[in-house]
Amino acid sequence: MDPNAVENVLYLADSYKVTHHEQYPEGTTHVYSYFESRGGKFSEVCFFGLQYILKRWLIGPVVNKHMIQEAKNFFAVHFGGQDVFNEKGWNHIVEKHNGYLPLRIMAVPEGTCVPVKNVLFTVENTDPEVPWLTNWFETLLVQVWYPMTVCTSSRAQKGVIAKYMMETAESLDGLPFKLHDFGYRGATSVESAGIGDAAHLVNFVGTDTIAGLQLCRKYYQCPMAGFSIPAAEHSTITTWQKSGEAAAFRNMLERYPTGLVSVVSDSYDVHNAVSNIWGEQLHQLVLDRADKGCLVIRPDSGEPEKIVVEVLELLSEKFPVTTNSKGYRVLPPYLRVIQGDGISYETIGGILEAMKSSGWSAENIVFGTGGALLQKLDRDTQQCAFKCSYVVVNGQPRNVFKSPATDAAKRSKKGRLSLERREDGSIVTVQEGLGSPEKDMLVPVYENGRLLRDYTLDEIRQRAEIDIVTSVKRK
Ligand SMILES: O=C1OCCC/C1=C\Nc1ccccc1
Repeated sequence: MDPNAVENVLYLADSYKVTHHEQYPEGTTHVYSYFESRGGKFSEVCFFGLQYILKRWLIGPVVNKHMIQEAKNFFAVHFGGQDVFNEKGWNHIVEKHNGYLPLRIMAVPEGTCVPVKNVLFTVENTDPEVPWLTNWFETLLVQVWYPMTVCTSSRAQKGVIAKYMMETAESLDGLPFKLHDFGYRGATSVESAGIGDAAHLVNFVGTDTIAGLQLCRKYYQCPMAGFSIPAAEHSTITTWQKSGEAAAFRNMLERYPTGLVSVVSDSYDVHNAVSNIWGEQLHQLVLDRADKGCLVIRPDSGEPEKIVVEVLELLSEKFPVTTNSKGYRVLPPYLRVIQGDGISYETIGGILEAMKSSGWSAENIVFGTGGALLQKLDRDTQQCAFKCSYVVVNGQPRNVFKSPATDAAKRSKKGRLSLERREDGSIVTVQEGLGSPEKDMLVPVYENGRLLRDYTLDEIRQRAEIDIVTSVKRK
């Protein structure tokens, strides 16, 4: 392991944590902390992404003497010449544990949906010599806020789409493809795009964010977690010039004679493109693909609620629309619309409602979402926090907590925690070690450098499935 690499766990903590080993009470041997969402935008969270963090950073011998020496010199400079670095403590981990971290992590299985204000995972040191180790890893482990929040938001959008499909579509069949990740470019890095997309792929199978596919393959045993189709972008239309827009569209149909193909159609005038190019000039070409493909028209501007209905209405003037068993209008199977502009949890319902009130089924549309899915969120969206709730000092256990006079919402839980499902199915956190281990939903996922559970994306998808789908499937 390259001692200078950022892979060095000694560089994965906030600087102040380098000094914390000197700040616990004398005689402290055991620090036990937990992670929760205290609340926020969604009232329940879909837990996902801890396994990636564990496998990426914490499995096996993650620290050695070289790294310690390198870090010692680094921190001496970083702290202005003061010697605050815990060389002895880290050497102990190398000497006694061969660089395997003496920690235990108990977590709710990935994909489980838990109401906020509940413990989601706990961390504790397994070697009394290194109690400071528990909270060293707060920094890294709390980054689970991101995949968890993306997964939660994506799942909430699945619930909205499913609701409208139940009301206006023949079935829920196309649901897994209804929200497509367009967010790669709007993410802060290739790594974060991959993490966020993986979180989205817990709920859907449509994505253009290739980094997420690689992450799912490497960390969640899923060889191909998502799918896409041939699609135009503005450059592959505008390079034909305005006079050549029809030729550009024709090229798309000829290059991809079968299967789904998406063509962005708002380069100049989407109303003209739909009525005069797709509806007239290329009308026969569109029909010729009827039994072997589907043209997906992509508007990419205008008010989403309005433009979607306008495009559908214009198409109904040129192509045969039917009415499904729910009484809603459906384009012929070789025509669909994809709306990838302005899509978020806040807007998707309004678009589907506008379609419904104009008599259009949700079957007609697929959504693309980018920045809103992968980027328009932060650790506060679900108020994610990591707090110590239990400690042992000179052999005496202590339940600890914070209860700020200036913010009751930041009060933390006390003692050892367990997550229990009551008879009525509700989930609660039992505090102060009063829970019963056999009922605890938290399971050991990591101990002393070894991963104890290796969840596959498939099982996580099943665990995260929304109720509407499971109830329909059960019938
Ligand atoms: O139109 C489409 O149909 C479905 C396949 C993807 C697709 C567009 N992708 C995309 C990616 C990143 C930014 C914008 C669009």
